[in-house]
Amino acid sequence: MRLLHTMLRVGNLQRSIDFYTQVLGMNLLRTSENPEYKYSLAFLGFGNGNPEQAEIELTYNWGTDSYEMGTAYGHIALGVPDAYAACDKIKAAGGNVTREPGPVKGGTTVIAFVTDPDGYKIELIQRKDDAGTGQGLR
Ligand SMILES: C[C@@H](O)C(=O)SC[C@H](NC(=O)CC[C@H](N)C(=O)O)C(=O)NCC(=O)O
Ligand code: NI
Repeated sequence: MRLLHTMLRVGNLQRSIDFYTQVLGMNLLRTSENPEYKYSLAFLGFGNGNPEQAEIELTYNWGTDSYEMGTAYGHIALGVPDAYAACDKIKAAGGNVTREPGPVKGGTTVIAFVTDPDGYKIELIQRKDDAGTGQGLR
């Protein structure tokens, strides 16, 4: 079995595509439209669509521009070589850093949180082995 993607319902597909590509450095892998059921999809990730790299699936239901976020959703985590530099780049690109980079409570791992245009939380986890991946935030 393989983790393929995580689906998020978004209120404006292009706004979200712009965030995940221009702010987080993901690649837009493919899009599709379903006129019968009135929705559009966009798949993004740091790979080039090869199945080894998990993807994010953005779903836009035509005419629905927002959702009740509720209290159950937590976050999607991204590995970055330098969380401090990543947050500086995200801020420079107009992104919203909601938790500044620093050691996790009671631990040493450096984390940060940003929110996407719909308010979904994205965790940045500083990991040496994500250096030099050549993909996304350096
Ligand atoms: C392409 C594949 O990865 C899918 O996830 S298609 C699943 C399908 N999605 C939709 O119908 C999108 C529109 C729908 N109104 C919605 O918001 O989900 C589906 O079965 N969705 C139901 C679900 O609970 O995900
Ligand atoms: Ni799906």
